[in-house]
Amino acid sequence: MMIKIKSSMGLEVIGTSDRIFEHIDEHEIFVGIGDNNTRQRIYESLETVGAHIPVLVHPSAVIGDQVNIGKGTVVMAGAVINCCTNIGKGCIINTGSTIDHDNCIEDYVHISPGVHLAGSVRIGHGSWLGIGSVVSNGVNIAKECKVGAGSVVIKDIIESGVYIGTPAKRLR
Ligand SMILES: CC(=O)SCCNC(=O)CCNC(=O)[C@H](O)C(C)(C)COP(=O)(O)OP(=O)(O)OC[C@H]1O[C@@H](n2cnc3c(N)ncnc32)[C@H](O)[C@@H]1OP(=O)(O)O
Repeated sequence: MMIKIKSSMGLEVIGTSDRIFEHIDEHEIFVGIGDNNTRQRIYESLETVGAHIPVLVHPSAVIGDQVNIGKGTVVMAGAVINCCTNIGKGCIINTGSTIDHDNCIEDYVHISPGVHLAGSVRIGHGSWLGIGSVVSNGVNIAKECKVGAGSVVIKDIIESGVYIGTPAKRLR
């Protein structure tokens, strides 16, 4: 049985996601889905039909000079992004994370709460950094990686996979 939700957090629910395309001329549309692959799939279908996709930045986030942020990316409360960093589209920069200078965060990455990235870090397309993980300066992480909660990455990760621990090692 399908339960019809009429409102959420004080906002009227106007339909399900499969009816989203009916609304692209009336509203900006933001994809608030945590799973990187699902977020990418829906984002791309919206992009194809010319939907207006905003960037969302919480007022308490601190964004430095010469920072570029792609459409469909959300920067949550207390996040700090330092100068000369590029962030792709459809990313989640989650609560209280810090991304230092000259980083390159590719599309559809999720930086979980409390992650710290040092200077000149590169995070590949679709990767997910678990809560409280740390990446040392100058380190590159390949596309579609998962880095476990609390892990510390001190060397480049060149193959997609799941990495855990301090220092981070490949789980699978
Ligand atoms: C607002 C939000 O909620 S944002 C989302 C925040 N959530 C997160 O950050 C979660 C991050 N996810 C993790 O850390 C997960 O444990 C993953 C993705 C790394 C691995 O998950 P799974 O594949 O399900 O691994 P699983 O739980 O089976 O563990 C496999 C082994 O790795 C170990 N392990 C798993 N995660 C970690 C970790 N973060 N650090 C150290 N060891 C770990 C387990 O203890 C287990 O070891 P064992 O075989 O010796 O018992």
